[in-house]
Amino acid sequence: MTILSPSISPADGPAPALSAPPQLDTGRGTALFLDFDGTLVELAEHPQDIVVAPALPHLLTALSERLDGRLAVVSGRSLAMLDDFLGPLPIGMAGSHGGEFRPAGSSQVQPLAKPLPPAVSAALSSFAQQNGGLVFEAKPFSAAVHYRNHPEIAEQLVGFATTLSAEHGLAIKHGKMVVELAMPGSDKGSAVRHFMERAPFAGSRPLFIGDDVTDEDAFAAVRQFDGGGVLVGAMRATAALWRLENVSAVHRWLENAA
Ligand SMILES: O=P(O)(O)OC[C@H]1O[C@H](O[C@H]2O[C@H](CO)[C@@H](O)[C@H](O)[C@H]2O)[C@H](O)[C@@H](O)[C@@H]1O
Repeated sequence: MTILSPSISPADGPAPALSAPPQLDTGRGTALFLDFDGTLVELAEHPQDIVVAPALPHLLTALSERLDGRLAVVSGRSLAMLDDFLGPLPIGMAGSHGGEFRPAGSSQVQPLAKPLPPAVSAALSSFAQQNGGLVFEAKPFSAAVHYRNHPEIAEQLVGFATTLSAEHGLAIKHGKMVVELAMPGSDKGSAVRHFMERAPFAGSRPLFIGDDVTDEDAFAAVRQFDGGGVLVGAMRATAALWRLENVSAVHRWLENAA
């Protein structure tokens, strides 16, 4: 498979419109990185309410085998949550926006970030409680407040989180109806690079499929390895080279390769 479309080179910048990626060639040194929410599963009102397609765990395992282990899920979720939803799969995973790393076949989670100061988590949690029951999500290396059930509080929440991040020198991540704080230095791009520096990923050409703005770090990272990103969803300014319309299209594309 030719990973980079002949008509688009990484130096060209974002394309005005993106076509679907070519079919995955599992036999020619390709690596595949997959975002979770909005890419492998449809978004839901509450983080716990997502529905994992029954065939998805087997599909990911089979594809990882076809790629000789060069497949990983790279998510903003904690690895514990991913394990709850997918089961303990024998595939590589990075969680908490690059804060946690686990190679395929290992049960040991390797931290790639420093933990958030407890005072920051506590402040976000109190803000969530005091503002109409926003959903607070604690993770090992970050903390998130979801405003999907109260979009009218978004501006206030962003202001609060921005002030906290400045006071503590933190990274702020804006996702889909969610604001997250983490220690600086790790993101989905650093997670991809961590995989790519190690067997069995080293030397391969990576694809990253994701829907969120936080996936842009990974789209940029895969370009450094002569690969490309696949944006899921509506067109926007992006470093991705290709686009798939929605979660169903991602599943069809993966199934064609398995
Ligand atoms: O990197 P991802 O795997 O895409 O994870 C990003 C965040 O996903 C989750 O929140 C998002 O999905 C929820 C369920 O559909 C939705 O309710 C929420 O509004 C979305 O922002 C997850 O809860 C976060 O921890 C992840 O960072």
